[in-house]
Amino acid sequence: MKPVPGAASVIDGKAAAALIDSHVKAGVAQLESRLGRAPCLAVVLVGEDPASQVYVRNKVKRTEAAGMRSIEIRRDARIEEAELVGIVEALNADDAVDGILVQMPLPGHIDPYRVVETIDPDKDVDGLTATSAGRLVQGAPGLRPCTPSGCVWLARQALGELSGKSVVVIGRSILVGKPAAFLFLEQNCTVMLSHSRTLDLPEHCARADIVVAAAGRPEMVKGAWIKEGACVLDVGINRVDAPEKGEGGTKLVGDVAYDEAARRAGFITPVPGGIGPMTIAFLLVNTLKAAAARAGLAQPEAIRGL
Ligand SMILES: NC(=O)C1=CN([C@@H]2O[C@H](COP(=O)(O)OP(=O)(O)OC[C@H]3O[C@@H](n4cnc5c(N)ncnc54)[C@H](OP(=O)(O)O)[C@@H]3O)[C@@H](O)[C@H]2O)C=CC1
Ligand SMILES: Nc1nc(=O)c2c([nH]1)NC[C@@H]1CN(c3ccc(C(=O)N[C@@H](CCC(=O)O)C(=O)O)cc3)C=[N+]21
Repeated sequence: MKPVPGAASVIDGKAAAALIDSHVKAGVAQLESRLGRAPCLAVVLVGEDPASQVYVRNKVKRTEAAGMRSIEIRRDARIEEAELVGIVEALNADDAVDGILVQMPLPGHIDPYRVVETIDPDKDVDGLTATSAGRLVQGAPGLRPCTPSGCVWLARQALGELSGKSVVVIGRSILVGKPAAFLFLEQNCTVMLSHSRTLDLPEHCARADIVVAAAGRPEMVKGAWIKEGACVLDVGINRVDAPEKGEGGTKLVGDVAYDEAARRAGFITPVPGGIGPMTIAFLLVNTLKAAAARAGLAQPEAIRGL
């Protein structure tokens, strides 16, 4: 059974992502002749995590549909750190590669910082390197992390001008929570960045115009925490048991108890079909931006403002 939303408008992340994909496709067409080749995204996937496989498959499909080249490098989870670093170095050195994404998490024996810091910041379409993070904090131009970019974009669609809005971000990871806080700050929001040691999270949420849930805890954010009319952005992707789907059945849920929250929120993103598709859309945007910047060309008209 589909969740039944109450008062909230359900934000259609899939439709928003399709619109952005179409801008990217137009931008690729504008750039390609001057570039002399298609922009290219390389994805490195280590191990067999099933959720990662789905994500990588979707990425490859949409990269190609936008007219870009996609390189997919898969390695066994037992790969040594030095070999993985070598793969990233080879992608750095390949002038025809514009974007490099190393899928997280990496197996425990590999230091993710060492691998990420190997990525050429000009090709860092995930915005994960210290250079990209530093540029974000300084407000300098650079590649911004995709998932938080998707959050800001959908919040602007829902609420319009964000200046002065109060935002609670739940989770402080380098990939999602921290950059989300800085991107909303850049929109002149007042931001509270919370984490597992935060006290009184429900009270903080109750004052928030925007809640970004990125804790990786299934249905942790309860409906009663949400201020009437707030915009709830659910980043969480959690696969949980669904006995109603029969023996061994599973389903995806977010970090928000959707049905409850939808009764109080003004706007809410579903899982799936919310933030997830937007992450890939901004990955394509970043790849196109990186391709133009690396070639010393202006950003294609079609993606200005994205
Ligand atoms: N939709 C999308 O495109 C994407 C979805 N995801 C999903 O988003 C979720 C978060 O991902 P990611 O940021 O990588 O996760 P991490 O596991 O790296 O970080 C989780 C963060 O949540 C905090 N946290 C954990 N439990 C609580 C709690 N009870 N109350 C408050 N904060 C808590 C942790 O706090 P502390 O630091 O104190 O440990 C940590 O900062 C996952 O479900 C992931 O699958 C991730 C990336 C993209
Ligand atoms: N370096 C790195 N960068 C990332 O951005 C990154 C990562 N590592 N590791 C894993 C997480 C997770 N993530 C998702 C992105 C899109 C969907 C997505 O498209 N979800 C769809 C489909 C979900 C489904 O049906 O399986 C949806 O929510 O509708 C999901 C998850 C990016 N991550």
